[in-house]
Amino acid sequence: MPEPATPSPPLLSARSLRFTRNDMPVFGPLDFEVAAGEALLVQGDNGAGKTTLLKVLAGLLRADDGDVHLQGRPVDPALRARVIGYLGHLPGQKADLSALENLRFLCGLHGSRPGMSLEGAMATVGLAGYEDALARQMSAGQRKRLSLARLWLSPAPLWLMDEPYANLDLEGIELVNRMIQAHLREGGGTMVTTHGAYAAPPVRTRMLVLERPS
Ligand SMILES: Nc1ncnc2c1ncn2[C@@H]1O[C@H](COP(=O)(O)OP(=O)(O)OP(=O)(O)O)[C@@H](O)[C@H]1O
Repeated sequence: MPEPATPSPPLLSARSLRFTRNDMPVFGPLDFEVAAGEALLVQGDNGAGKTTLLKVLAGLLRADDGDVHLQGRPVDPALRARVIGYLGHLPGQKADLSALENLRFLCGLHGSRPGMSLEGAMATVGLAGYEDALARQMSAGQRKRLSLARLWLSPAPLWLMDEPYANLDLEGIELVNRMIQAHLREGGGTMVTTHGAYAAPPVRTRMLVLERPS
């Protein structure tokens, strides 16, 4: 008889994850997983800790307690860099570089998906023609689209998306949803923070609701 297939581990699993700031609890302890092909919606009121949670997972802040595994292995910086693509609140672009130079710089640092061109990614996010625009001269929504182009180019399977819909027009919101759908179809996963004011991506979702500690 053939051996039953071993299920692959989730892209991310967190156990008893807790973060405090100045002895004040911000979130946790939290237990959650993100499987391939799945979106985890992180919901909560202003100040509930959504951004902080994504920063902890992206390695920008250190948790007080808990374990994080990526693809079944305990997280370390190299694994994190390979598995996680982070779309933060701030655009994370160099203001005096052009849109294309920013993409080239970031792909040089973090790598990119084979066979995908920077210009093609710009067109995908609706920025064709803005290749030479300086980041500081772009609108907030255009800079968000540039960050989305970077994520689209990333080879990382797990996208951490902090307020991906913020600053985007309706077409931009649909763009985010299409990107998430395509990413999940290819076996990726994502965590998406949202206040719930925007439409959730039309994909298989689970919810993680954060509440402000009392
Ligand atoms: N750099 C900081 N220094 C001190 N406190 C901070 C800092 N950043 C966030 N906080 C506090 O941590 C808590 C969680 O903030 P966080 O930004 O994670 O919330 P959020 O759920 O993402 O909120 P929002 O929906 O408003 O974006 C808040 O009480 C906030 O005031």
